[in-house]
Amino acid sequence: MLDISKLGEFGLINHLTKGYEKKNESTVYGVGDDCAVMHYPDKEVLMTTDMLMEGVHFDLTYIDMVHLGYKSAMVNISDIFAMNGTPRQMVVSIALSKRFKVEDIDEFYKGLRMACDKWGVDIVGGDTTSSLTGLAISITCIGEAAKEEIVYRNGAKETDLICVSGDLGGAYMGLQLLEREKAVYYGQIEDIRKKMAEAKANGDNEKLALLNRDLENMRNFQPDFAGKEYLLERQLQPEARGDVIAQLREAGIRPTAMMDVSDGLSSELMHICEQSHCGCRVYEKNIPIDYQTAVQAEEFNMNLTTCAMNGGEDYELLFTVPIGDHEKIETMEGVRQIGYITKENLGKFLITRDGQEFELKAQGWNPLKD
Ligand SMILES: Nc1ncnc2c1ncn2[C@@H]1O[C@H](COP(=O)(O)OP(=O)(O)O)[C@@H](O)[C@H]1O
Ligand SMILES: Cc1ncc(C[n+]2csc(CCOP(=O)(O)OP(=O)(O)O)c2C)c(N)n1
Ligand SMILES: [Mg+2]
Repeated sequence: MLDISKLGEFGLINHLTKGYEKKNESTVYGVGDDCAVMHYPDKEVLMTTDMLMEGVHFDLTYIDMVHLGYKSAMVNISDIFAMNGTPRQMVVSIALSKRFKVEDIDEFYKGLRMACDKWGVDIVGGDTTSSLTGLAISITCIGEAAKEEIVYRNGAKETDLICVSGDLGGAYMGLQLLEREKAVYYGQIEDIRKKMAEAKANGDNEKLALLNRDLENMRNFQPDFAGKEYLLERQLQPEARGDVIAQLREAGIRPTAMMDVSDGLSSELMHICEQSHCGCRVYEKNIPIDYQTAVQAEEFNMNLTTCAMNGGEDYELLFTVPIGDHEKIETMEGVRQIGYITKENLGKFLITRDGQEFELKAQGWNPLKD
């Protein structure tokens, strides 16, 4: 394992970026000067940025560096698609604590590159520095769209249909599952340590040796994820839905409002309604949920609809279309109509399977909450 201090800042940057070939014409100049240079002669430029902090957004006990790189890039690329744009460039800033080795950052870049290659994005710069605590990541993604193509959150109109791609709640269930296995792992270690303290106090060296071996064996701890692969994939390897954007374009559908689902459907619906000055009615029975998500919610004794409405990190697209597009949407695979837009004074409601109406609340994930 190679110490980062051996390479130094510029050595590391060079190591990570050498031999890079750009993919986009709009990338004029990438890594190596005071600024990257981009050229967009006749398009609007889209820009989005997100930070990911160790312990707040990710936990390195259950996400590896390749997946972390992939996910960090995908969640930014997702924001460009959410404007109906095409992602083109990315700047990547990282603050590293001492425990990271060059190989760790290589893995992170491997994941980053996989995500960028998938959607034709050039990494054109960034910043590399040290951190006294955990790993901090900040990514900015730049994209383009023709002025008339851009879809904002504020364009939804009364009678528009509300649509969502893929399925919801899976990433959240994946996170619950990872958290549970982490708790099981640390619970077992705690248990062995307690017994070791007892054996020590009793001078029972034979038992102490056996317990020491148990502790060693914990390195081979195998979490129980059989049959739950989809949930882990949703949490650890989210995909930006550029395929849905392409499908909509092909079908000649231009959404009136759109955003991606990062904090949870409920919270995102409220953003669209508030910014569009309208209300909505969303039907519980129409919310797309995968089988594994349903099974896991049952196992954890959690309300399935709550998980789907407030779970977050689905990175699916939530959008509204004119009611005239109903039939076109119906033939689109992987897109569901979940409700419709109403007048603002009618409020924002979820209608349950048994016909009860609940006012929507944004109780999704909030990093600033205690
Ligand atoms: N510190 C900040 N300074 C200025 N604008 C910010 C800041 N943080 C967030 N924003 C802006 O607030 C809006 C909402 O942010 P956010 O909820 O993070 O969006 P998203 O879910 O797409 O990442 C965005 O336009 C974002 O650029
Ligand atoms: C250790 C850990 N804690 C919490 C989460 C859950 N989580 C991380 S990011 C996120 C949603 C989006 O994060 P935010 O910072 O709000 O991004 P933005 O809305 O700005 O895109 C959620 C639900 C997680 N995946 N891992
Ligand atoms: Mg953000």
